[in-house]
Amino acid sequence: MTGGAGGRASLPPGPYLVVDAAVCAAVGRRPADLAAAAVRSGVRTVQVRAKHVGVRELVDLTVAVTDAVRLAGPALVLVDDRVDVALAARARGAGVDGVHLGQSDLEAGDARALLGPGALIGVSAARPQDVRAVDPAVVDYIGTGPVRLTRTKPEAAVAAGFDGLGEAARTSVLPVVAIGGLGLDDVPAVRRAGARGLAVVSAICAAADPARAARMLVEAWQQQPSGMSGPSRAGVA
Ligand SMILES: Cc1ncc(COP(=O)(O)OP(=O)(O)O)c(N)n1
Ligand SMILES: Cc1nc(C(=O)O)sc1CCOP(=O)(O)O
Ligand SMILES: [Mg+2]
Repeated sequence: MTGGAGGRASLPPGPYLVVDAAVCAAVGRRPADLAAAAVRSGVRTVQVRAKHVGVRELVDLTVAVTDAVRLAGPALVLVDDRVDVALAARARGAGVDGVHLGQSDLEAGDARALLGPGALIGVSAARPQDVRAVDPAVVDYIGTGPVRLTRTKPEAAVAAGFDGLGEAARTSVLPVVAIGGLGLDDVPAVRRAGARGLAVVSAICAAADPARAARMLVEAWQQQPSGMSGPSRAGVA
């Protein structure tokens, strides 16, 4: 899935699944099955996140999720943190689309050089100075969180809230994805804040019925008009 300027991938609007290996394991689900179910329900971006596995296992997991997503429907697959894992999965034939980089991961420019011009690259930024520091010539979107404190990432200890999310969206010339403690009821506020996407782990991975949870998020997003005007709203569906 491409379509951004100059052949760059562009971030699909709407719900964004971060398929977290630890959360999936806790509820006895395979990340690849879960990702495929979410894509069949209309989710168009999937990120593979596994903080407590070795690099070889992470490559295997990334290949499995990517292959399952490719069969399920049109969606982008990103890897959390690891450009080397994205490249290794690609070398095995998996169509990994890009990476999501944290503030202490590889610099976005280096990731772009390694992954190429067509890759989708997201970076985490919540504070206005971090948002402004992101280079829009290199990066495709910003992930802002935690909007709420969340047990999925307890080390993220300062909540941005919806005010912080809105400020990030107004500051950024890039699309912003909201993350952290979010679920179905938050779709209106996330859209009002001007975000292009709503990223969730628990709301899909730990739901009683993940396919239904994903479908409800997608439908709620489509029913809700987007909010505000500002630099990052260009192209928001
Ligand atoms: C869409 C999205 N936004 C933010 C994050 C957080 O990424 P990072 O800062 O790398 O933290 P970890 O997820 O690695 O703990 C994300 N993963 N996705
Ligand atoms: C992976 C991640 N990053 C965050 C950030 O704030 O950067 S919060 C988070 C976890 C999101 O999980 P849940 O939807 O279960 O709250
Ligand atoms: Mg990360």
